Amino acid sequence: MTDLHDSAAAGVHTPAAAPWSIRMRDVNVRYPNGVVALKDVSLNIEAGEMVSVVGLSGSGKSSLIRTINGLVPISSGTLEVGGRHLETARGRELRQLRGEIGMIFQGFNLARRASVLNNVLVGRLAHTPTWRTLLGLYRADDKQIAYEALNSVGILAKAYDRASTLSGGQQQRVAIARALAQQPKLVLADEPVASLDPPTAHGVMRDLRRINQDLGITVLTNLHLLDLARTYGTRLIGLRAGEVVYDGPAATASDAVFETIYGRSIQYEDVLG
Ligand SMILES: Nc1ncnc2c1ncn2[C@@H]1O[C@H](COP(=O)(O)OP(=O)(O)OP(=O)(O)O)[C@@H](O)[C@H]1O
Repeated sequence: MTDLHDSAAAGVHTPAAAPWSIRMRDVNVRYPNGVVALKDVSLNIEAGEMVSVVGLSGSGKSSLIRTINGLVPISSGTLEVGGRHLETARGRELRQLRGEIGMIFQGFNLARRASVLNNVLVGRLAHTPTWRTLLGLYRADDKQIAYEALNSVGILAKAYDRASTLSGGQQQRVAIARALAQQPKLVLADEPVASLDPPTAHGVMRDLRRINQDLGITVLTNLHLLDLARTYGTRLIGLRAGEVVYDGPAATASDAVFETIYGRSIQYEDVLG
């Protein structure tokens, strides 16, 4: 196999044709139990941005991500993702939309007993006819895309290993490869490094940054650690009790900005190091 790190023509290495923007206007999200997770959130995230969303536990970060991919309905306001209105999207339209959004979770969400390759091929499902999926017949092209995705995060050699035998950092890379195999227009990462040690966490964040910089894909990452948010985001959005309390450049956000977002002084555990 050729070195796909340098291959511009290969499937997952081709810049996203038209990365997606996100437009939220006065969005409120209220869960059935009455908890208001997002309050009057208005945000314009442009195609190709690398956004860190920061806030304490319970501030609404996961709700924001689950709202953007249509898992949580908005209670009021308007939400456009990739030009599609989510407040009216249903069924098939919603599934198609999710097929274009790569999701990365803290807990990796892999099929642990399946091979690494089969986990990555899941990223091709939205592009695969149902009958092929049911028969486990992936096209050669799909396999090629999966191999390329694994190569681009440096774990191609693990393709035939069972996912459960990999380290946490390697499993998160499998999840990133699965997202890449979708050839996504948008990647949403929910606390992707919260269960990883510091060097591994930086490695995974560098992979996400590369997806953004090399492929131009819009990336939105929920983080609770201020140094990661500053280092890897170009834009910082601070959430506190469901409200946007900061929206500006990440690199120059002062400690005072983070104290506003957290609603308290900075503590040891707010920094990965
Ligand atoms: N499915 C749900 N039903 C009811 N309330 C929910 C639900 N999911 C989240 N919440 C509540 O909504 C608020 C925001 O939670 P959310 O998980 O979005 O915050 P977060 O910043 O991602 O925190 P964490 O990192 O702890 O998940 C919290 O008060 C939480 O208890």
